[in-house]
Amino acid sequence: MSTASIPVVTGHRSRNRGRKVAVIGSGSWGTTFAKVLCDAGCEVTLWARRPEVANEIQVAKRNSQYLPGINLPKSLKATSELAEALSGARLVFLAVPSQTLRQNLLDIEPYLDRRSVLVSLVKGVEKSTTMRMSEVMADALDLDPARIAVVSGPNIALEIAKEQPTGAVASCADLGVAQEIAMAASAPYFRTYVNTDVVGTELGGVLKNLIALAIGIVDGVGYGENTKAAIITRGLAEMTEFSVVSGADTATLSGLAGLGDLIATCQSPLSRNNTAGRLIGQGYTQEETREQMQQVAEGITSVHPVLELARERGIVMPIVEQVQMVLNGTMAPKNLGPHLATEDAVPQPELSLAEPGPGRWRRLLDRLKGTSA
Ligand SMILES: NC(=O)c1ccc[n+]([C@@H]2O[C@H](COP(=O)([O-])OP(=O)(O)OC[C@H]3O[C@@H](n4cnc5c(N)ncnc54)[C@H](O)[C@@H]3O)[C@@H](O)[C@H]2O)c1
Ligand SMILES: O=P(O)(O)OC[C@H](O)CO
Repeated sequence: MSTASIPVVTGHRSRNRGRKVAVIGSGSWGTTFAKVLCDAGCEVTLWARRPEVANEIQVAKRNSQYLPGINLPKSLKATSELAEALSGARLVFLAVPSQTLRQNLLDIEPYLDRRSVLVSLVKGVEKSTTMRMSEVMADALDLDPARIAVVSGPNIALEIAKEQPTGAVASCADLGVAQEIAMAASAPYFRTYVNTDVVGTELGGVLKNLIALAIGIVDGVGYGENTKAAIITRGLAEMTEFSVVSGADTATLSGLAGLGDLIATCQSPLSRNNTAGRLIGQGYTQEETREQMQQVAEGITSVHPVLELARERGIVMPIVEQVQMVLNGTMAPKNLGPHLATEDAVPQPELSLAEPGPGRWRRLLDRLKGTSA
């Protein structure tokens, strides 16, 4: 096949010329996302908590702890001073662990421009409050919804740092703001779409981590592709039900931020959630697994708050419940899946995503609102 017909996407750099952005957090995703923004033509300053990390990025254009072997763009600036990172930045991307976000927000508040937009790249929920990151942002800084956004998708950092092509979704209640973010975050190897479904985009990223833990666990046990396919498929149904009852659009969960991210995270040995699950499936305890992991595996922290919300909202999540039992040590990893939790007195319909809309979701929403007969 001739390659002559493949369109080459150009123009990213010129349309972002002079656009100042900040990235807060210089772990694997913050550093990779800063590279995407640089390659899109933005003027990027990356904030690192540790001065030695900021110094290595600024001087050597490397982040050897989180992205070994990756050369970062010459144009990327790095600092450990928040004031310097945030100066003149209209878009502020947040790539810190979910459990530290609230404190990080309070730390950056004095340096934020009144018109700046905060964009969460974080895929977890706050354990103490069960809030999503956009809710934490609104709660901590009392921001207008048009200043709160999310970017999420099948985004394994190391692959993107190697410029392997993928996509993501920028989501904000204000479509114009989502478009501004998507323009800033579109490089030749990274396409960013837009939507206004912040809840769905955010929950896709949170919930796929829980299903990836389940996949890791059964992988560690030694189960094969049938088991994993059943967990991924039923996992997507659990993700969709939870999200829609929480206010998301069904379609978002079938998109890059839902199914797309679920596939990437469940398939990739580079996924930290998948890896953490595999260690647990191999017999390591939760504590031992935490010790072995050098990086954030958000799913482990999200299991409990997500199940708390599910119970409040009347949603049954058999796979996520099994993950919690395995993490707690009350279920053997080999019993995760067999097969998919409940033995019904009467066999149940699969209730796949092919049954959307008024029927199933309407009933769930009515139940949530207490209006069902
Ligand atoms: N790595 C990926 O492929 C990827 C992709 C998409 C989204 N995410 C999400 O991005 C978020 C960050 O993940 P990551 O992969 O960069 O994690 P990481 O483990 O690679 O890095 C975590 C970073 O947070 C910093 N940190 C730790 N405590 C902090 C604190 N109190 N204040 C500020 N910074 C602190 C660490 O120094 C480090 O720079 C997570 O929610 C993750 O789910 C990650
Ligand atoms: O490494 P994980 O499991 O945190 O997943 C990384 C990204 O969220 C994949 O999109």
